[in-house]
Amino acid sequence: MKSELVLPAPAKLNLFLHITGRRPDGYHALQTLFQFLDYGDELGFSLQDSLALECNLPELVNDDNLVLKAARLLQKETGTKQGARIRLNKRLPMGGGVGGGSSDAATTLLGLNELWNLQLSEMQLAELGLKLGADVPVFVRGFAAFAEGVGEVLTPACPPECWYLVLVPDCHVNTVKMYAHRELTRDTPAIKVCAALETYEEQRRHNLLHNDFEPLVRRLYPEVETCIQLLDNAGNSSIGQAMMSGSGACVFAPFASREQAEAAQATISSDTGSEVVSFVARGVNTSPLHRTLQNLQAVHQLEACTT
Ligand SMILES: C[C@](O)(CO)[C@H](O)COP(=O)(O)OP(=O)(O)OC[C@H]1O[C@@H](n2ccc(N)nc2=O)[C@H](O)[C@@H]1O
Ligand SMILES: Nc1ncnc2c1ncn2[C@@H]1O[C@H](COP(=O)(O)OP(=O)(O)OP(=O)(O)O)[C@@H](O)[C@H]1O
Repeated sequence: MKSELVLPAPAKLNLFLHITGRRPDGYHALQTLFQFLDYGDELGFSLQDSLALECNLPELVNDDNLVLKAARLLQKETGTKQGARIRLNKRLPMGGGVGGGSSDAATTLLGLNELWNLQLSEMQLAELGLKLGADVPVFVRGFAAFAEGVGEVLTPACPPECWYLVLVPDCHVNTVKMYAHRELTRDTPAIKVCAALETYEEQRRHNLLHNDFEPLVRRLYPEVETCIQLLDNAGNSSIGQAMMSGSGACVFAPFASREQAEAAQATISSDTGSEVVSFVARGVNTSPLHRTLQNLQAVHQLEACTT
């Protein structure tokens, strides 16, 4: 049995998201704060001659899957003839605003870089990642960050690593459609990075953070509006406002402890007859992907020393 490299593909939250303009190429200029969650998909990589994807959701096995796109891009850029069997265990909601597809792509870039011994740097992989999607670079770099540009200009950040209750509204929000929507706010004034990071906690305490997609998505998708209200009503121990992540649909509220987040989750479950899908996860400033890769490297070094 060939050995498999098993790696996490964590979710992200946008702790705030400002759209500050529209570029000539149609993409939008953003200012956003990314933090990872210790919850996400899982991928397994093993060597074989050709490239093949397996997934617990068979409908995701197609040429548009970002995992296959990332693997092909890496083959093309490096000229490697190696293949891989890639196993994707999908747990993150799709069209959820928590970056599932982008995270899968980043984990594929880093995983195959290891498996195929390509020795590309993280910067090179982040540049490749940007060709796959604006959210991919932050997952490749693996540190919580204030992001500008289209989301790829990253300044490391350390927002508090609190616990989040994330609700998954029963709807898919299409990112492309939301960016193209006539009524989207695109003129939020740009802020200075240091000011944004220094005032983040205070702004959160005073419910001053915002996501420019949120008013539009709440209006268009009643499921999202309902979930925000559920969080607002159940989250009196929350340490900040209920907000939406990315272009939706997921909404979240921060808590000081896992117990408090789980208590709010239980209240919502009993109020709604367990109809609303949700999960509790910790916000982390180093990606679980990078922690796993560092641990693997430490094990390899130890093995090299003892043989
Ligand atoms: C909403 C966020 O998740 C916030 O982090 C991201 O901005 C979306 O990132 P993503 O899903 O990786 O987006 P991509 O796959 O690169 O782009 C999908 C489409 O969204 C629009 N798009 C995306 C990012 C951006 N800064 N401006 C845009 O206008 C473009 O129409 C693009 O064709
Ligand atoms: N590996 C993948 N996992 C999930 N979706 C994928 C994947 N590859 C391609 N897709 C396509 O991308 C679309 C958006 O998926 P994704 O889960 O990344 O959305 P999202 O969470 O809204 O992302 P973002 O926060 O970046 O907007 C899906 O509807 C699906 O068609």
